[in-house]
Amino acid sequence: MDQGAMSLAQAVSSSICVRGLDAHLGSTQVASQTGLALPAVSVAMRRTSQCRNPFAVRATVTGNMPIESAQVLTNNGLSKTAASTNGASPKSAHVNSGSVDTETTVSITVVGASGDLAKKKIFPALFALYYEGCLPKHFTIFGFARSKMTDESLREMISGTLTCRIDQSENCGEKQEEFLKRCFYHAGQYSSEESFGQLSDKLRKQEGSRVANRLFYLSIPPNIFVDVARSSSLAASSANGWTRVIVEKPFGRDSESSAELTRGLKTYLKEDQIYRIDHYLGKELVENLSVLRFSNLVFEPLWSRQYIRNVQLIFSEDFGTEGRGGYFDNYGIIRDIMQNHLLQILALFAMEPPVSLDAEDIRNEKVKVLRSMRVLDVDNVVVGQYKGHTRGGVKYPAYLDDKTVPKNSITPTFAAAAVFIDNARWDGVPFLMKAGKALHKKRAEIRVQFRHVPGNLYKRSFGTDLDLATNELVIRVQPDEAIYLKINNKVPGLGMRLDRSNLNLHYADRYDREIPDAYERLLLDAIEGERRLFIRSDELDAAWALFTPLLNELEKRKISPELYPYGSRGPVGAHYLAAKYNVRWGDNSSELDSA
Ligand SMILES: NC(=O)C1=CN([C@@H]2O[C@H](COP(=O)(O)OP(=O)(O)OC[C@H]3O[C@@H](n4cnc5c(N)ncnc54)[C@H](OP(=O)(O)O)[C@@H]3O)[C@@H](O)[C@H]2O)C=CC1
Ligand SMILES: O=C1O[C@H](COP(=O)(O)O)[C@@H](O)[C@H](O)[C@H]1O
Repeated sequence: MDQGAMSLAQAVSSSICVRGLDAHLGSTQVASQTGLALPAVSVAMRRTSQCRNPFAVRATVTGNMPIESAQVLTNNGLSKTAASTNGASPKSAHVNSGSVDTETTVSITVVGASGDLAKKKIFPALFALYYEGCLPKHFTIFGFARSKMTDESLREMISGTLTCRIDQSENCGEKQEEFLKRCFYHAGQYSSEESFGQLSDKLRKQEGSRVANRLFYLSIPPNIFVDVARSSSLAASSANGWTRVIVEKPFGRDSESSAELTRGLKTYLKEDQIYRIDHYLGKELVENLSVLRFSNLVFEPLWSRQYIRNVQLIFSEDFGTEGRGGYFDNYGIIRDIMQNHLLQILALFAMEPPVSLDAEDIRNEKVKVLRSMRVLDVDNVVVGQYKGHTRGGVKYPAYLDDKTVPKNSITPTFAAAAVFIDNARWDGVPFLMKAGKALHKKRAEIRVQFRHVPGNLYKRSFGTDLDLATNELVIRVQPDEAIYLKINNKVPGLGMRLDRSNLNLHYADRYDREIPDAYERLLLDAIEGERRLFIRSDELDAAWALFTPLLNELEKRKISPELYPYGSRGPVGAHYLAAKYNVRWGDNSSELDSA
């Protein structure tokens, strides 16, 4: 791929924060990481977006300052000192001159722009970033797909999907108009270099003489990922800036197909150009997991087998595969949710403290967790499939009623698994995962059940069920984000009665800002070259190595899923599985969880 050299200025083509100041770095003289000079930040600052730092101040560059005195921070305080050409490993950059504001541009091409994900998530997220002032000053958005559309019809399609945050709807219509003017469309074939060459010409027209950074978002079915990587890299790579490619899941169906996909992508792209997205990593409360652990004294000392009895990772949706049965049947819930979203959360939850918040340090720790895990065993897994159900006169369909699903499909729409991390911190602690569609509630949460208090003086007040008195930390990822800790408390009064209460950080009460969608965070990260929340290829290999034997076994033995009614709590087998490890699923319990 034709990649031009990258300057620090280009790397920070979108704003990055310099010690809490959101700086537009311009011309200059940064030469290496040590002893290098960063451009000085002038006092001519203006208030800027709240995309990374609510108190950020945008600065103009006017001179030099030593790097030590200009620690560069990106989102959430990650230190970032420089960036490289393509994937922008922040450690290996050199610096050019020129003002970022005026001389660089970012072109974002949504490949598969006519599709569901593009409409539902990607364009709305790009608009939200634009609205918040998080996109660079010069940017262009292109839709690319086979469908015949004009710029106008793309704009019309997108306009129906754009919304403003409830708390920030000022000038919304105006902003939408401005945004739409910067959206264009090119119809072409995914495997055609000619089509991408034509796209490149159109991009160049928008980019002008600026340093042109290009981001391609592959929002297309996986069977054409490599075709698009090939044609876009050969015919539409940036000549003088970075080129990055966001790849949507699924990253294969098993170890072998995943390795093949990786090989295919790496024929045309370097690893640091590939951004494998797992949108759960972009969710606010998943992002907060590390903050909770590593910036509070009270949790980390308890974060081990010594105090934690079990950990539960729960995903449920209150709707079926509606509309996506064709895709889903080829994958099933284990590949759709467990092998990626839940496993990624588990890795973040269980990792050792990383050396720093640098992407590679964090991903090194995550991969260690994955490699310390025991390969999943079919005896520790329960699979289910939803069946039709009538409630209150309403008929809910079975999975097999979906016209895109083969009539005799045994694809699981529900799975529960007990997994183990065989390392010093987690030896013997069951991590229970549960994921299902068409269940009674939509939710995603992490539950940490602590051990019973030894020699508890108040034991008698709890009756025989000690589980009820066990502390539980719940991180509710969605909906209605919250972190709460169940504690035992004395009921006020002269007697000595205990009950359970929640210490509750309920986001809607605590913060008056709408929580950004995961895709906003991830798109911004990809633009900024921040790779922390994207999956590295060794992580992916380790994840598939854990699940592939199980998936093969389920298929080989044609294990029939246990049927559960649409809208129920899922198969009873999940309870037996938990009971085998002396665990009760926390999401079936008390009124405290409806908080
Ligand atoms: N939708 C969702 O909620 C989620 C989707 N994903 C992943 O994101 C990617 C995109 O998803 P989604 O938008 O739902 O996908 P779509 O099925 O809607 O496909 C996107 C576009 O790709 C083109 N396309 C579809 N099928 C083919 C085909 N067989 N050959 C060539 N082109 C085809 C179509 O555009 P045209 O015909 O105009 O070329 C279509 O509009 C997929 O990898 C999916 O797994 C991940 C998480 C959630
Ligand atoms: O990746 C996927 O995620 C969605 C659920 O995402 P959420 O952000 O709405 O919780 C799921 O419906 C889909 O099957 C899966 O492919």
